[in-house]
Amino acid sequence: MKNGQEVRGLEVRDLSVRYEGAPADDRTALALHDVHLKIERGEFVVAVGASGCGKTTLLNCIAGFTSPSAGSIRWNGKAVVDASAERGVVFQKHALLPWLNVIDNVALGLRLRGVPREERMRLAREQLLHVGLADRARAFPWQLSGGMQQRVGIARALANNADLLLMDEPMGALDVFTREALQELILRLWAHEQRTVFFITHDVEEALFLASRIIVMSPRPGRITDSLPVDFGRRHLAGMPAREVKSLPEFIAMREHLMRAITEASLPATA
Ligand SMILES: Nc1ncnc2c1ncn2[C@@H]1O[C@H](COP(=O)(O)OP(=O)(O)OP(=O)(O)O)[C@@H](O)[C@H]1O
Repeated sequence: MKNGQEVRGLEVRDLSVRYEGAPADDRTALALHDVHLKIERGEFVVAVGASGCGKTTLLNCIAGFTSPSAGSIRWNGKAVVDASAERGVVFQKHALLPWLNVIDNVALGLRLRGVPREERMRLAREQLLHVGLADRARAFPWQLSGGMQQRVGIARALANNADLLLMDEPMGALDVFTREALQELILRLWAHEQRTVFFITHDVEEALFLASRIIVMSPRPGRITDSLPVDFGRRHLAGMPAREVKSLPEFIAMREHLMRAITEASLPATA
């Protein structure tokens, strides 16, 4: 509580990360340097930037997997010190347990938290329905396509009641058609479930389609160089077909602007 009011959302302050072995006197060796980021509840923030600019490091700090060298992270006013079910991670590769069937994978976090079987099965079934996999509840991960496996990973984070979904290139390994279908699903889930999302992608079009705000990051040292509100996803949610949204002149202009911003931000500084 701050001034009697609950602080909602994510607050990253003065965050720096220097990995072990990086020279202590070299600012450019910082994976993250002085990063400030506020994410209001209900935002869909997408991070883009050249390889090595610290996107995954930032996500891992928010997840509680990596300890910062300096600075602080708070979720709903509470300091982030380790991993927690309220900040659910969806990995690039689904990370499902191969010996558990789909519904048991979705319910795993609930089981670990001691939720009774009937209740966890109910919650897991509800989320499988949301991701369109209710009829595959008894299948094993190896019997599913890559896109279905990713949907199980998303259902698992949702079933865990993660308020904040952290997604590190969750569609990176999928073909373009599966990817586009999953983008639409993620947008609908975000709108329906009213969760907060921090999402990493290398695909600028994907960022523009999904985000309510895009942050651009740049390397050496890793930092945030730009923050742009966008609303293309909302237009899709309001009924415009995805391909039509992605063909809008302002979408294309924004895509080119972002491509340039990322390229410029990743160029080595000249003396
Ligand atoms: N465990 C680690 N130990 C040492 N250095 C690391 C470690 N993890 C990342 N780094 C370094 O930190 C910097 C940021 O890496 P990070 O993976 O966060 O970037 P990224 O933007 O996610 O990259 P990519 O887009 O290629 O996934 C890079 O210079 C990387 O080499």
